[in-house]
Amino acid sequence: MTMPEYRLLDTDEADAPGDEFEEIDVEDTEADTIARKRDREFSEFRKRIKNTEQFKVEDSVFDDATYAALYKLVQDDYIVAFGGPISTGKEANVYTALGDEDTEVAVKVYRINASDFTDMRGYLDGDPRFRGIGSDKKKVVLAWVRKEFANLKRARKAGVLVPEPIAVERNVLVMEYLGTEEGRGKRLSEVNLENPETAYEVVREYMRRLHDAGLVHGDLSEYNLIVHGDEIYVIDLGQAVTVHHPNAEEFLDRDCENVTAFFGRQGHDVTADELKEYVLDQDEDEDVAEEF
Ligand SMILES: Nc1ncnc2c1ncn2[C@@H]1O[C@H](COP(=O)(O)OP(=O)(O)OP(=O)(O)O)[C@@H](O)[C@H]1O
Repeated sequence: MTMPEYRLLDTDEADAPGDEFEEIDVEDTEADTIARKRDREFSEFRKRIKNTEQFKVEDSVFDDATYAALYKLVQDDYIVAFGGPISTGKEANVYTALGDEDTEVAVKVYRINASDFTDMRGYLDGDPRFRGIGSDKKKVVLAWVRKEFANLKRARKAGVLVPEPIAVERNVLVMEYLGTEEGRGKRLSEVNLENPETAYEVVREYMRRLHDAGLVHGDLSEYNLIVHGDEIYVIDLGQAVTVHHPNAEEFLDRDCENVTAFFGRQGHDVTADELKEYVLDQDEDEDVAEEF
């Protein structure tokens, strides 16, 4: 596969880093109320969706409140029809769906029960947006989903290409689909990079912009970088923490290690220290090529 031109977004709207993150409401959502009411219409929806091929397999892991969240998203026209699964992971499954105005969307459904709760807590503790969240497992997972939504918004605003967040309902996140009718966009690990130097410049600039906007991805690697159209996109921002998080530097170091190790294997030798220096240097001119 040839690597086409990469383009970076403008950073005009980028916010200064700081503590000014919006408080995220993690109280019960309308979907929980719907789950409790369980009216006839909802029962029919649940029966219908449970019988579709792609959800049959999920029968044991999707709880009623998840069906209620999906139902709410359908009612609100964020989802018009469900497609197939793109990925079935330990903590979440990602599906394609038809969204409003016939656009394809990606629907990420987190599992409340299977999620690695202890791991999630480590990322939420120390994040000013989640002060006082407590230790209720359901609340932690719901906060995680809202965090991913908020992080996607913040990253976009900072000029980092990420899937556009469209809606969040309980443990379900709807976002822009990266891919074509032929399938999901490929991960960097799956493509044959013709020009790793330029791809690296884009990724390091994304890391710097994220950091300038007060975020560290925390799980950045060739598996969470997706080629879509002519661009590279960053995904999976659920675990991204603010720069004030006590482990932010450790996460940044790990991201730098992963990214440089990958590009090293592509024949572009760069060190994690160089990358970190670039990410943290806010005064340096943005010398990344806008087009290449
Ligand atoms: N918006 C999207 N458009 C297209 N594909 C997507 C999108 N979001 C996720 N994917 C696909 O689904 C996979 C899993 O997504 P993601 O990494 O967000 O979930 P995860 O549960 O954290 O996965 P993992 O446990 O593998 O890290 C991605 O590797 C990617 O291939």
